[in-house]
Amino acid sequence: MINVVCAVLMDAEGRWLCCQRPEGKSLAGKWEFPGGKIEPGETAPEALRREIEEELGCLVHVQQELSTVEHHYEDFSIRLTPYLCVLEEGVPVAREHTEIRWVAGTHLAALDWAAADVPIWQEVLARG
Ligand SMILES: Nc1nc2c([nH]c(=O)n2[C@@H]2O[C@H](COP(=O)(O)OP(=O)(O)OP(=O)(O)O)[C@@H](O)[C@H]2O)c(=O)[nH]1
Repeated sequence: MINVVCAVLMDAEGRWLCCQRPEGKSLAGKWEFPGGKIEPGETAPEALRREIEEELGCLVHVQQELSTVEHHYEDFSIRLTPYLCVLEEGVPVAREHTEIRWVAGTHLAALDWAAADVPIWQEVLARG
């Protein structure tokens, strides 16, 4: 089981930041919330701030923890904890993803998501 954190980030127009995984990595082409694995010695919010800075070149303030998802893919299992975040400095740019996109809630279901992420955007929508 790997422990992964991801950021749920909203823009001023109420759209959500969605990121497409690059070729050559697991789940290539699938959409995810940005983030990554927690390294030894890091708290979850520390890991998330680091990952977002590395991947998107901006700083986020990590706010509220949402519901953790456990998902078993064919070749690995993941414990994925999402956090609502706000932008603190800079704007997100795709340093590691194929594409990043701000998506309205009504259009989230249309993306080809990594399976573990589906309950996350469903919770976000249910919160209103
Ligand atoms: N960052 C992130 N990873 C996710 C999400 N959903 C999901 O299944 N994952 C999986 O969780 C793992 C997170 O790894 P990562 O982002 O730190 O690392 P990576 O792609 O460099 O690693 P990899 O080489 O193992 O694919 C990946 O296997 C990824 O496919 C998500 O929303 N955000």
